Amino acid sequence: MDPKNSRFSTQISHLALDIGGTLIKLVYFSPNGDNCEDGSIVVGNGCSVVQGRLCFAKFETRKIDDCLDFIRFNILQHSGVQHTNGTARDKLSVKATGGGAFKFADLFKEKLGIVFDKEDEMHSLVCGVNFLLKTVPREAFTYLDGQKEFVQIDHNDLYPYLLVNIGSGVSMIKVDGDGKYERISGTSLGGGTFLGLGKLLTKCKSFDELLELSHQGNNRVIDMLVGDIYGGTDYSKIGLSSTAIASSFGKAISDGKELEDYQPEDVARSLLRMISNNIGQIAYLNALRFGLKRIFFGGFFIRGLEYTMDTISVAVHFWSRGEAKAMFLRHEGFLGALGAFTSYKDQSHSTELKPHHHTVERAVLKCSDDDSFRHIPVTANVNDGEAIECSINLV
Ligand SMILES: Nc1ncnc2c1ncn2[C@@H]1O[C@H](COP(=O)(O)OP(=O)(O)O)[C@@H](O)[C@H]1O
Ligand SMILES: CC(C)(COP(=O)(O)O)[C@@H](O)C(=O)NCCC(=O)O
Repeated sequence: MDPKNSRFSTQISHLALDIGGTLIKLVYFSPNGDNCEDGSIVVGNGCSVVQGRLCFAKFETRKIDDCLDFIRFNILQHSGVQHTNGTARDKLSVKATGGGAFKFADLFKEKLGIVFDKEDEMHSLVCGVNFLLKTVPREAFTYLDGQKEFVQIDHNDLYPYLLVNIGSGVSMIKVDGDGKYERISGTSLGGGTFLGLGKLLTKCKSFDELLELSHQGNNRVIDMLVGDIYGGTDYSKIGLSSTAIASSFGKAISDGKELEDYQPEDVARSLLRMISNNIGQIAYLNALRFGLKRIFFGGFFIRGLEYTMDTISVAVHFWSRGEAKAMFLRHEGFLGALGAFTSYKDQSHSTELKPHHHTVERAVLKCSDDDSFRHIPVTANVNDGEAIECSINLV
């Protein structure tokens, strides 16, 4: 079998999806050079090693048609697996995870001729994090007091750790090794709660708008502080400073104001603080339950936002008295999709992901600029993850 011809014919081994409650995440392999001709090396055992990079894109789940168009025009057509009338030559199998892998299976089959090869969501999240921590340098970092510090990962001392994935809801997973994990907790107060309540309370239309608002807000306008209750002083006997939040949104009880009387930016700020703080605290309590010192936070809720990371870090630091550490990931939102992508390697006649070149940090936007991605008829949010240089083995 000529690997160049068979490369993408029956399995789109260069694409994986994670379809969540709010967002669809795509990870796809983009070969270097024009249509792989330059980037591909055929090695002795009949494998071909293709140099390229992993690219990332996301779409709102409610706008799933944009995602279908993106795959149709930028991945299927480009890979030569689709007729010009839009139908696929063969049945195509693609790795997919998240609830939408079940919910939208029929839609993808009908519209794109793609059959989902489903991967478990928790399993994919864990595979994704382990892949990142083991192969991508400067992936994990701490964020405290405005300081971002990359964490050196010791491969021999990685486990156990707690993974807290903040998507629409929140899952907390104790990870003990490759494929060794247990979902120990979760909370329904997650990113979906922030966005849902935020839309209702501020009339914002999008997550980005809500975040932008929250930048300008002051949570103390609405949150009831310890000092508000204690006449401006700390409650030092139990370790609470006067500026600590005693009750999120508590001032609204007695302010005598209606929602319209508050500035939407203050509401957004309080909301962001409340959700982040609560997740940080629940994460700490679960870390304490199992004696875990390292907590990695992922999911698209974080979005690399300093205020969110700082709030979570402070919560973990405060409650653990500095014993536990909150860590964040550069590819935070793509853990499940990356995990699903790496699962191709578990099969014969598929790809083996072999990252070999980790230092290049090209903005993923680049992917749409180069020769191999000339035609982008639909807008995708492709600037949220940095591309990862790698090679894949195609057997
Ligand atoms: N562009 C965006 N649109 C909507 N939500 C976003 C966006 N960016 C970040 N978010 C936040 O991320 C959450 C979804 O995170 P994600 O990890 O993708 O979870 P899910 O798999 O449930 O979709 C949303 O609920 C929201 O809080
Ligand atoms: C059901 C889910 C695993 C789905 O994942 P998501 O799309 O939110 O990333 C997640 O929303 C969750 O863990 N919710 C919290 C449920 C709970 O433990 O109360």
